[in-house]
Amino acid sequence: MRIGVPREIKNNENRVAMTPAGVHHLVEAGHEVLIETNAGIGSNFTDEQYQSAGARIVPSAKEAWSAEMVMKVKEPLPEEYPFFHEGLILFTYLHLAPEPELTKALLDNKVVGIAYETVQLPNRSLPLLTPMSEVAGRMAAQVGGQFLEKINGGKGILLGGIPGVKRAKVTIVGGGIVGTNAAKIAVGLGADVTILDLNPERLRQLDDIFGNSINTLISNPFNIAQEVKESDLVIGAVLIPGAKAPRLVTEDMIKSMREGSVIVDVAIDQGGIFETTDRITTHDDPTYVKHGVVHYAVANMPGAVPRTSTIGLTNVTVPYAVNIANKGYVKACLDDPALLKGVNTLDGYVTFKAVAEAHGVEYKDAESLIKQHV
Ligand SMILES: NC(=O)C1=CN([C@@H]2O[C@H](COP(=O)(O)OP(=O)(O)OC[C@H]3O[C@@H](n4cnc5c(N)ncnc54)[C@H](O)[C@@H]3O)[C@@H](O)[C@H]2O)C=CC1
Ligand SMILES: CC(=O)C(=O)O
Repeated sequence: MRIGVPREIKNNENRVAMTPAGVHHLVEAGHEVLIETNAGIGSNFTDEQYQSAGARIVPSAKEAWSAEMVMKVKEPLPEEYPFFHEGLILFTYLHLAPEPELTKALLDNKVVGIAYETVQLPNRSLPLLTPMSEVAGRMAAQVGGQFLEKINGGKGILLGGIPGVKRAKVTIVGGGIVGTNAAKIAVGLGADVTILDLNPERLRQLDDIFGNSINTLISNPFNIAQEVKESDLVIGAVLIPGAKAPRLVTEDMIKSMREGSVIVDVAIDQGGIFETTDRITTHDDPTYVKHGVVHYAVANMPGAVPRTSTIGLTNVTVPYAVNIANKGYVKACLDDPALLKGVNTLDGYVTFKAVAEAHGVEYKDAESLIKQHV
């Protein structure tokens, strides 16, 4: 199979969908890899390194997109929609629930859209989301601390306090991968951390991991309102796979926070959990202030640490890509129920229920559709 890797074009997105090691793996398996020139530069991978690993460097995005399978990091931007064509296998983060135009473009062009974020193992874990959630969770505590600084618009407090001065109160809504990793860093920096989750079993696991260094609370509107009001930093880390994020923190709750408090809405890539994060921000201009509260809503947080993130991401995506390239997407998906769950669009239909519900369009079962291609 011919696999194309275009350069990422989102604001400050310096990750790339393939390392030279990934190219080597695919080429050894008998495939051809086209890398758009300079696609890896932001992650410190040069064209020469890709060439030595067996890739062909192509001068334009158009050529990289002409492949049978395109691997990317972020969801395509409107400038990339004209490259879509019937039967193209697009393997990337898609986050379709909050993206009606992208969904329509994929359906109109009958693209086989396989979303990293909905590939799901039988134990319900999300193997192609996990490493980026680890990065974003760790960053959430860091950037939260940074924007609490007065010079960055915050109330001017240090997460860990000092002897004789209170530490910051950090509330994390959602105790999955992002939430756990945010807690690791926030606890490490000395903050007073509370995690809310809907799942009592998850709260038990968090209690086992962190012991008395965090507080756990069951997530409901009453508890969220009480914690948010008292918090210096609130991190949004909820996910219902494939679906639009629930708006758990209302505008009134935000109004109850003290001036200069900070929210970091990591779940913004699925629409965000704060009623007041009504827009996605960028690494160039990452925050805005609403009701006196600093809002950070960057949808590609790992793009800021591209070397770590590119290697972490491709460690998990490349084995799936090799499988798709070796077997074709039909057999690869039918052989692997985890990969099948990644199929969000096929033959002009939405094949992921939560995405179809988000857009009010017809849902078709991916397995039945794929079997028609056998
Ligand atoms: N902005 C960015 O750059 C990035 C964003 N993300 C996003 O972060 C979000 C979280 O991802 P993960 O931690 O990997 O997901 P996860 O599935 O590991 O964790 C989500 C947690 O939310 C909990 N939850 C569900 N409903 C809840 C509710 N009503 N109240 C409280 N908790 C609830 C679940 O029980 C689960 O523990 C996702 O939207 C993901 O796409 C991930 C990486 C980068
Ligand atoms: C998960 C995601 O959207 C990201 O890593 O940018």
